[in-house]
Amino acid sequence: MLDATTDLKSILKNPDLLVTKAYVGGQWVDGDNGTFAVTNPARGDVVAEVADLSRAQVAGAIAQAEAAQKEWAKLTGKERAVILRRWFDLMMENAADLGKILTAEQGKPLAEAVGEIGYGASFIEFFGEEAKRVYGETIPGHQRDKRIMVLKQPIGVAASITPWNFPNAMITRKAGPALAAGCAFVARPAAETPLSALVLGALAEQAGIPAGVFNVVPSSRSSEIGKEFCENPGVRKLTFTGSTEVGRILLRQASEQVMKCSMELGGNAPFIVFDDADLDAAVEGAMLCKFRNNGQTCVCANRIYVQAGVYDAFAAKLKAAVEALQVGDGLADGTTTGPLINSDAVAKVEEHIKDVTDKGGAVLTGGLPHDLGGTFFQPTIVTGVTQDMLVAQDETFGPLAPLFKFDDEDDVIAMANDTIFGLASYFYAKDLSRVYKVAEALEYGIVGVNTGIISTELGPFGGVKQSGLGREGSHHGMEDYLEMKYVCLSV
Ligand SMILES: NC(=O)C1=CN([C@@H]2O[C@H](COP(=O)(O)OP(=O)(O)OC[C@H]3O[C@@H](n4cnc5c(N)ncnc54)[C@H](OP(=O)(O)O)[C@@H]3O)[C@@H](O)[C@H]2O)C=CC1
Ligand SMILES: O=C(O)[C@H](O)CS(=O)(=O)O
Repeated sequence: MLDATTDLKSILKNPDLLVTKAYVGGQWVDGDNGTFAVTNPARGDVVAEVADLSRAQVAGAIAQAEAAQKEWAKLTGKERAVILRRWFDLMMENAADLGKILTAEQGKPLAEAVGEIGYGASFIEFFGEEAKRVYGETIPGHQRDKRIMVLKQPIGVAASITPWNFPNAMITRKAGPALAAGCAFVARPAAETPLSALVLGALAEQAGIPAGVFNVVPSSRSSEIGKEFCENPGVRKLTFTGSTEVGRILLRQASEQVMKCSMELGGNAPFIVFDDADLDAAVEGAMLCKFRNNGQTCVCANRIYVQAGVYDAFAAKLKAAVEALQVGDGLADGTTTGPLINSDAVAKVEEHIKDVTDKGGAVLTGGLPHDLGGTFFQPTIVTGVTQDMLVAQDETFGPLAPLFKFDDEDDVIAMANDTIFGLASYFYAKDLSRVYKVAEALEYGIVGVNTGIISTELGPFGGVKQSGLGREGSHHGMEDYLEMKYVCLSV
C-alpha cells in the first residue's frame, strides 16, 4: 500500500515504468506549462507531477506523427504485426506494475486494474494480427475495358481523447487498430490518469515502435488540446471516449474540417430480470455489471428492472451480495470496491439517491458516504424507483443499484428504450422466444443475454442514438482507421 512514507516507485518491480515526461517523436519532453499533479483518489495525496504540454507542443507532436506515419505505412502489415506483438508481450510481462500505477491514479482494486491491463493488451494482440488482414477487393468492370479495384489505406494521423475510468484500455482499444492499419497516433489522456498512458509510451519505445508513430501528450487544458486536435489539418481522425456532452462539443469542432470521428459516449444501461430468470445468475450478473470499477463504467447497469413475481427474492439476494462488498484502498488486500474518482462523482450519487427518496423510493442498503471518508461511498440499493426519477434518465456513474418493479414484457421494453442513450443493455430470461423478441426490441448497440459482462476485444463495442458513433473491437474496429479508395482502371 501507499502511505505518507511509501511512494509509488518503491512498490514497483521496475520503477523506471513510472514516467512523468511527455512522449513526443520518440523523445521524453518537459511541458511548456510546467507540471500538473496526479492524485491518489484513495488517499488524496500526490502520486506524481506530470509534464503539462502546451497547445503548441501538441501541434509539434502532430507534425512529428505526420512525418512518421508515412514511413510506418510503408511497412507491410506483417512487419507492423511483429512490432505490435512485442508491445503486447511487454504489457503482459509488466502487468503487475502497470496495474499498481493504474490503481494509484484511478483507485480501482488492484485485481481489477491488472485485469484492465490484460483487457487493454488484448486489443494490441488482436489488432496486431488484423494488420495482416486489411483486404481490398476487385469488382467486375462496368465496361469491357474497365477494371475496378478497391484499396484500403490508412487514414493518416489519429488523435485520441480518453477518460479516467479505463486509463489503459480506452487508449489501446484505439491505438491497436490505428497502428495496425498504418496510422500514427497522438494520445491525450485524462488529466486524472496520465501515468497509465505514459507507461504505454515507454513500452512502445521498448517494443520498437518507430519515433513519432505513438505519442502521449498529457495536459491539464483539455479543451485547448481538443481544439488543436479538431483544427489541425494534420489530424485526419478523432477518436473519443467520454461523456455525450463532451462528445457533442468535439463533433461540433471537428465538423469544421469534416473530420472522421469515432465516439464512445455515455450510457444508461437497463438490466432486466424476468420471472423465468435464473435468479442466482441474475444477482451475480447484476453485481458484476453494476459494481465493476465502483459503477464507473459506461456499460454499468444504471437501471435494474425486476418482474413483480421475483422482485422481493431478487432484492433480498442482491442486498446480501452488496453488503458483502469490501470498500477500501485499491492497493489493500481484499478490497473489492475502491473510492470514486472525485468529490463531484460522490455528489452525483448523493443527488440521485436523494431524488429517489424525495419521490417516494427508499434505501434498502447503503446510501451514505463511507466511514473511510474522502470519496469512498457505501454500495447502495434503492427500491420503489420509477421512470420520473433522475436515475432513470441520467447516468449515475457510481455504486447505486436502483430497483424498478414491472409486470408486463412490452412495458419494460418501452421503459428500457425510453432514453437518449443506446450503448449497453442486459436481460436475464430462459424462454427462447422471449430472448429473441427482447434482444431484437432493445434499442442498444450491445445486448447482454444472461450475462452482465460483455467486454471483449472480439466484439464490436459501441452505441446507437446518443451513445456514440462507430465500433471498437472485432475486425469491424479496423474500418474506423482506414480509407476506402475506388480505382477505375482502363485496360
Ligand atoms: N462509451 C464509452 O465507452 C465510455 C463513456 N464514458 C462516459 O464519460 C463520462 C465519464 O467520464 P469523464 O472522463 O468524466 O467524461 P468527460 O467527457 O468529462 O471526459 C472525458 C475526456 O474528455 C476530456 N475533455 C473534457 N472536456 C473536454 C473538451 N471540451 N475538449 C476536449 N476534451 C475534453 C477530459 O479531460 P479531463 O478529464 O482532463 O478534463 C477527459 O480526458 C460518463 O458519462 C461515461 O458514461 C466514459 C468511459 C467510456
Ligand atoms: O470506459 C468504459 O466504460 C468502457 O468502455 C467499458 S468496457 O469496454 O471496459 O466494458
